Amino acid sequence: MGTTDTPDPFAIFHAPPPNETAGERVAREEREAAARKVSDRIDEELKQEKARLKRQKVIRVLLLGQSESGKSTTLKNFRYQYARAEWNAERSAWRAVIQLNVVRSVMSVLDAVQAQLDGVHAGVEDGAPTPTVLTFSGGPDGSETPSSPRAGHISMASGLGSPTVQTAHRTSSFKHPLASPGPMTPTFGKGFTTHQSEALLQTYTTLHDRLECLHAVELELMRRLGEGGTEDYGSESGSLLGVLGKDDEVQSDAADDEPRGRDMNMQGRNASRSRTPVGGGSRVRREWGVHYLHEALVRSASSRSLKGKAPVRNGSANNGRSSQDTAPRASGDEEEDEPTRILADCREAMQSLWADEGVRAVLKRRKVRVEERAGFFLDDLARIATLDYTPSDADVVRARLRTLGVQEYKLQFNAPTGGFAFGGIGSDFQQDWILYDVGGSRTIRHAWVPYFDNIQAIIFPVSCFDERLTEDQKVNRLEDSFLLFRKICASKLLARATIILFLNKCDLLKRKLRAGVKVREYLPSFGDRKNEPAVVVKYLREKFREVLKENSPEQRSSYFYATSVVDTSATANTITAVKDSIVQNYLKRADFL
Ligand SMILES: Nc1nc2c(ncn2[C@@H]2O[C@H](COP(=O)(O)OP(=O)(O)OP(=O)(O)O)[C@@H](O)[C@H]2O)c(=O)[nH]1
Ligand SMILES: [Mg+2]
Repeated sequence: MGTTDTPDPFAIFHAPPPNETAGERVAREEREAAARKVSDRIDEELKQEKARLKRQKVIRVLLLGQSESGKSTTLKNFRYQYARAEWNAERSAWRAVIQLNVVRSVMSVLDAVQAQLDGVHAGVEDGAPTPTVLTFSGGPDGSETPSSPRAGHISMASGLGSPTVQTAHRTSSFKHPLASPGPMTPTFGKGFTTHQSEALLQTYTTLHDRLECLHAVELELMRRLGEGGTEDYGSESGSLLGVLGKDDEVQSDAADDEPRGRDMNMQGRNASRSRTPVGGGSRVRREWGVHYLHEALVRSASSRSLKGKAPVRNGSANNGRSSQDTAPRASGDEEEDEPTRILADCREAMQSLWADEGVRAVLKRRKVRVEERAGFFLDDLARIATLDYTPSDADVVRARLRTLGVQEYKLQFNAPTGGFAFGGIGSDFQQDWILYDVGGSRTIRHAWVPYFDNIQAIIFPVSCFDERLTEDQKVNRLEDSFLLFRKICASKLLARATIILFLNKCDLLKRKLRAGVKVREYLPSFGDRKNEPAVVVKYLREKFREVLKENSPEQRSSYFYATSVVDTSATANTITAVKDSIVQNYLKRADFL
């Protein structure tokens, strides 16, 4: 059936009146022309307004969560995908961070062996997984909410995690293996025969002497990287309290949303913004006493001689290095970059330590799982401990640099060249995003609140169920995350923000379950469910969903993803989906759709 024969049912409304005179026709056409003009003007105004909104409106996304949950790593995925030029420009500067990560891992191994030698019980060190049990108790409405069996450990009523006295994560001490007042005949204790103990002691003493110089490397790299290079969670100088002052400290309960707190902090925020305009790179607020990440990275690439600290074996500093290692670098900076040279020199010793069966037995015995800790690179020493090492993309993603304060990153999504086009928006679509990456340790959480205003979305990564907070070894990570998540959901300032939860570190979850770790030992309410990754993820998702539902002041969009954000290719689709849903919700709010 041809459609052209069908009369247009609306044509009658546009048809001139029957028996229209010539004068009436002129008048009608004038009226119609005027109406068309008005309509065109309104259309143009709307178009301009839309363009203005598109130009000026910025999507603000906040990455929140506890320390080491994966906020900065999630951000790296965004930058890797959408700011590749900047990513590449920063690449070499990450070398110092990775070197520091390597040194810290080596020291953890040495510390564990030393502790075993000293007869220190396993469990004193971090990483020893005495279960901290997370229980769910019935809420007033019968729902399960997390509660701590150790009342008082987490007092969310007093803040998003009020500053607490922390266990400082010290830099490793290097004492001689036999210097400690240990047993007369050194022994590695039960499970080690005398012969094994002697062999281990021999290895350890040799490697200890050989690797002692790493202490100087650690100090130098920390100096270059600034406060982010420390893992000292106890210092309030890094907690921003010194600048905001105790009186200004933002209370997070009902007071989270109090105008006083907000005004005070918005002043700080605007003041800082005027001095540190967003754009191009990473920014940290200077007035809070922390450095620009970018500056720290650049500084890390600068030189400082560690003369006299380099190990000399058999009378030659080059002994044991390949010709590739000893060849002068094109820039002539080999001499300048002492940490790199020393690490290259220590490569074999570090490899021997990590490969030693006795050392592995001690680590196993003490349940020190270095390979599950932040910034683990000991399997890559052959590649990393070299003079010409340049970090790969995967290295940069996995590098651990603690975030202090709040860092702002600007991303711009263009269509079509920027790789982003949102359905129906058109090819002129351009969107500025500011992502705020915050330090997640408890001492600095109060500094988040000024950023809660006008936030489009929150990405909240959650990490493992069986670990404890670095800054407070008594507190289970999952427990802390639940309480924090509840607090964030309940914040009135964040009531309209889209919540995106990443159940992160699924790779570690899988590895732990494969190794026989039982979820119910940490989470009794998990009960007799199958101890399998998919079941655990589903269970946790339900729990977080309940928290979100019960604590959201308004209905809002939420998304849950199981992630392993160290894997950029596996995370690429998630990042795209997250971005699209954030934009979609933004457009809905801005009435574009
Ligand atoms: N295996 C594994 N490691 C991860 C994953 N996500 C993050 N990590 C590692 O965990 C460590 C901590 O991650 P970050 O992104 O620095 O954590 P953060 O939340 O920014 O921590 P703060 O800056 O202290 O608040 C890093 O060494 C990451 O490489 C993951 O999905 N799997
Ligand atoms: Mg971080």
